[in-house]
Amino acid sequence: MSRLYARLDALRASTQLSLDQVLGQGGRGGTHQNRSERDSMAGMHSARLARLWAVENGLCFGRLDHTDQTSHYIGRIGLSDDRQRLLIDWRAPVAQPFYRATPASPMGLARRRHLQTRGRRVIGVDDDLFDLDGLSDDARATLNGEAALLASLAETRTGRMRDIVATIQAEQDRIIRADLPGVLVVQGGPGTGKTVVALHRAAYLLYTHREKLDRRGVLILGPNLTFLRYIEQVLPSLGETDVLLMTIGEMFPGLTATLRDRPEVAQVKGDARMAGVLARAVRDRQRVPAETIHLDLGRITLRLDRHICEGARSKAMRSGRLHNQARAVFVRQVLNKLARQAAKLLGRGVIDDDELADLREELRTEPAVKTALNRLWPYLTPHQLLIGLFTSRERLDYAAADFTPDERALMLRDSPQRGRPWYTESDVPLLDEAAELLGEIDEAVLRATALQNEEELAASRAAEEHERQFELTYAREVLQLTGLSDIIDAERFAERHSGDVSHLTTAERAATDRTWAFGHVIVDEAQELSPMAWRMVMRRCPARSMTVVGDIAQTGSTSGGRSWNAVLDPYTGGRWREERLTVNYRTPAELMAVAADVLAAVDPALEAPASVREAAEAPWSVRVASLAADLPGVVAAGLAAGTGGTMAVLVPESAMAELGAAVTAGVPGAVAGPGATTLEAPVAVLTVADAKGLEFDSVLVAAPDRILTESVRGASDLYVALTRATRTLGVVHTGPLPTVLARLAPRPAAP
Ligand SMILES: Nc1ncnc2c1ncn2[C@@H]1O[C@H](COP(=O)(O)OP(=O)(O)OP(=O)(O)O)[C@@H](O)[C@H]1O
Repeated sequence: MSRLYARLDALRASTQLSLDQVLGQGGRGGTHQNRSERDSMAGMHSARLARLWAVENGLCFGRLDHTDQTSHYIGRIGLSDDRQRLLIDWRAPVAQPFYRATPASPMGLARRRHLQTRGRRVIGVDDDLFDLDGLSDDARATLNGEAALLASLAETRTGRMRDIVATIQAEQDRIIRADLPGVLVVQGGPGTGKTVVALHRAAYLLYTHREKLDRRGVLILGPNLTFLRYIEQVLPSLGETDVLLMTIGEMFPGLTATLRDRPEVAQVKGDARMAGVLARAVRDRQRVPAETIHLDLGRITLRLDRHICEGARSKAMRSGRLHNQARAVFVRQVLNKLARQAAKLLGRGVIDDDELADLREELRTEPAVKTALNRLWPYLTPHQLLIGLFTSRERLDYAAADFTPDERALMLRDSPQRGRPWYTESDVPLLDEAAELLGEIDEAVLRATALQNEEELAASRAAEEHERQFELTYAREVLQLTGLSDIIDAERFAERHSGDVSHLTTAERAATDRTWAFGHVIVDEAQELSPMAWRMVMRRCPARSMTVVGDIAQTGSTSGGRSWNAVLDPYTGGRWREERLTVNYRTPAELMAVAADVLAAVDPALEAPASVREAAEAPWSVRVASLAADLPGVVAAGLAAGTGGTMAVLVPESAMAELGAAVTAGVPGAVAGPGATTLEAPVAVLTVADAKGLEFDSVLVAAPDRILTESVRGASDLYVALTRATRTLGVVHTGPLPTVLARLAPRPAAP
């Protein structure tokens, strides 16, 4: 161990030296190209340094002793010195037996050793011996590194997901190391490690296909910002920092939509038919006037009639260009007709092409002509199209004629108000779709025509700020690593480099580019995505190299998937493969038995995953007179009885405000709703939707009857709620306990 850490220290020192040297040249100016090269060298060295620091804990966690007497140490990164390989990266093919070897198929191993470390010291070893004959069947079936695994699972949760690099199980390893191309679905019940496996797969793919993925990047989509915070430390702890983590609400650059529509509204907006609605909404803005428009130009008056507009419109539509580009065709056609009319009225008779062009350009700048053209075929941004559609009953009636009047009414909204967020998460795929239909508008046109409305200005300001933050973070990191932060101020350092994107990482560039095509996309909680969201995600991954992670039984969103076939076939022609995870590493067996009864109510054909652990305390229920009055007491008692760690109180959406307020008022340190402190708080009150993908040591589920009946996917929601706990589960109810929870015992009396 000491040899490995000595090598790590030496590498850190030499990388630091290289970085210092590069930055030492910083003050001497040089050409733009020199600066750019320097920046990218500095970026490379600092990324490497960050990677070397990230692996300090658990640098080496295993050893493989082969039957041919050779040995390999397995760790977070590969290390070698002049003479030999000291440590094998866990992702290298040589490391594979560490995760896959079984007594039945030892893969050339005599022994696999799991090392438990604290700091730089080994504090325990756990061996799997493979060269013993006559092992019992039970022993053959044991989990890989059982002691190490169970020790890791029993640890108190910190509110942040940790990597599992030392205890990856064989069924998980197969998924992590699956080939890059194609769409791989990872289906598995709660707690089977889908998320953590997907993150390790990202690290593995970056290691194995570094060149390709460094260029195109890897995108990981998660269900909400709290979830992203929950998982954000896993990849850096595996030495990978250049991966983009996002929610659907962030996928349109410049916007972070966190508002959530009511389920029935989200369902309508997520419906695949919305693609047709937006296409019609665009066509609706390509107008033919009902009556002739008279253009008063002073000396003459021109007639812009239906006939001229129809001709110009069909030519523009036939051009095959998108709306904003086809506008040029429409405008030219109309101006040609008007120019000929003008020539006639001015008594110029037949005119040649040059004269026609001159007249056209003159007319183009006439205010009356400009106004008419803008009414008939306006430049449109995605924001304008969507706001224009959702705030107008007439436009909705036309564009969404396929929807029922009730469905259209669900989409109708008030105009945006200054300073108030307007967009919801389900608007983001619609904005993206609109952008695809409209095409870009020239920057110069945008500025000249002052097209941007309030919303858009706010959006572009946000995009600029986003970019500035990247610059600042980068600058701060570099300055901190080099110890130069006292000398150069991060703001100035960032300013010097702004405008030059060569030093930005792939993930940073991809984040601000709506049309970026990723090398690989991982979608977590994929069952929640609506058909419109899938369209957007698929556009970001034309190569269809994807890992789709989820559990159909946990679908809470009414527009979410009911089967992977229905979700993926339209984009893959049925060519996707599925891997299943079957072991639950989170929820103890007694808790899972309760959840399994609820799963049977979702669909009797579904099978709950098998748990690897047992609970110290049986799950219980308690009936109270009033949730608002009594829940804080139950929470406080749970905290007093517990052994630390994290606790969540999961409540129905409709009771969130009331119960959140009650618990935060009655329990010190409690927080309500998703926010920056959710993961660190000793108690968090959350809706089931906000707890998706998260886990806590203790969970209290309040008002299960309301969770069940509040949504058409109520049983799935209750199933999710019951499977969030790693240790204890309590259910607090006022009316009779729902029959699906009959297995719960009454809460034991306090000692
Ligand atoms: N091989 C392993 N070694 C140690 N811990 C593991 C292993 N596999 C999974 N875990 C742990 O089990 C817990 C559940 O994992 P994860 O959140 O990835 O499950 P999931 O399938 O995404 O669950 P859900 O569908 O409920 O969100 C996590 O704490 C994870 O670290």
